[in-house]
Amino acid sequence: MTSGRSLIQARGLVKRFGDFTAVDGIDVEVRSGEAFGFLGPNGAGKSSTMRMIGCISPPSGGELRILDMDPVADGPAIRARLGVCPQMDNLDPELTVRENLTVYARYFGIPRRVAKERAAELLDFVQLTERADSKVEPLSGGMKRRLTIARALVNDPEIVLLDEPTTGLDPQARHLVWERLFRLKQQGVTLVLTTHYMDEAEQLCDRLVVMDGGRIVAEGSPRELIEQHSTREVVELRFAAESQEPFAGKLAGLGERVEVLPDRVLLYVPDGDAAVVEVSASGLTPANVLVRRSGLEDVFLHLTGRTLVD
Ligand SMILES: Nc1ncnc2c1ncn2[C@@H]1O[C@H](COP(=O)(O)OP(=O)(O)OP(=O)(O)O)[C@@H](O)[C@H]1O
Repeated sequence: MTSGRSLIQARGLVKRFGDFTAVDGIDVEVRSGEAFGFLGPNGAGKSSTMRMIGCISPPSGGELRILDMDPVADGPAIRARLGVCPQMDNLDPELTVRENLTVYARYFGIPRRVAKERAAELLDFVQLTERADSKVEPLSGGMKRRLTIARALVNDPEIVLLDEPTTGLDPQARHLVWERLFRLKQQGVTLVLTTHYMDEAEQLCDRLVVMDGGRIVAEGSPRELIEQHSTREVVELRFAAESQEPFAGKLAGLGERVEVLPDRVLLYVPDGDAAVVEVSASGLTPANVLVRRSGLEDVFLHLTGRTLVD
């Protein structure tokens, strides 16, 4: 859903740290009910942008409006309507799982009885009811992340900010987090997230911006980005040789584009199987061949010449 009212608007937004420009004049609009993503490698400026949206870091330049308010002048009023899930879990290890929610609720002035009910609902939502009276420390990484998400929901926020929600989690824990976030989206909560995982962006985001070096290099839905910046299919070819480079030249005429990675060559084509036949006919003998659909990783590689995760 992308037709909701505009909740966040950034125009020429800048964040500087001394002489260094971490966010270099970005334009972003997030609408009600959508899941909006910032996709980019480490250091792209995603967290710096999220911290400005979360009203904990003032912009160095440009305009930023959140829920029709100014993050510098109206920080507390905006924060009351946001949920924030930071990159590093900062749960209180002295408290139990349940207390991490009820104590946090008090910061928002939520009465004790209401906070208790809300904590019970949220623990159910993130499937931690059985661990309600446990301390935080023995929880797995995935459980801690789910508790942090529950804590971000304590004040029934209109927008939830998630900075790399599944970084460091194993595949099963990631899927559980994705599933809960998807459920939130279905409930109409607006999600704003950062990620350097293309599969996460593809799974969760209705719209996203691709960031690199503090700038936005592309914007759209995952499907639009792939259609605009890549071909339908990709043939991955591994050659048994010290360098893949010499093979790239020979493949160039067989596709729309060729990218060379240290261990393989990527051939961008509309039809992968047809391209594989042409590769064989040209006399090349790769040790390994894989045909797959294009993804956001290919978009990023095309736009920046680099892979997302080093
Ligand atoms: N407080 C700070 N002081 C100085 N430089 C900073 C500060 N915070 C971030 N930076 C720098 O700004 C750049 C962007 O960092 P940022 O954390 O926004 O990137 P990111 O895309 O979120 O990457 P990551 O995934 O590593 O968090 C990096 O080069 C970082 O070193």
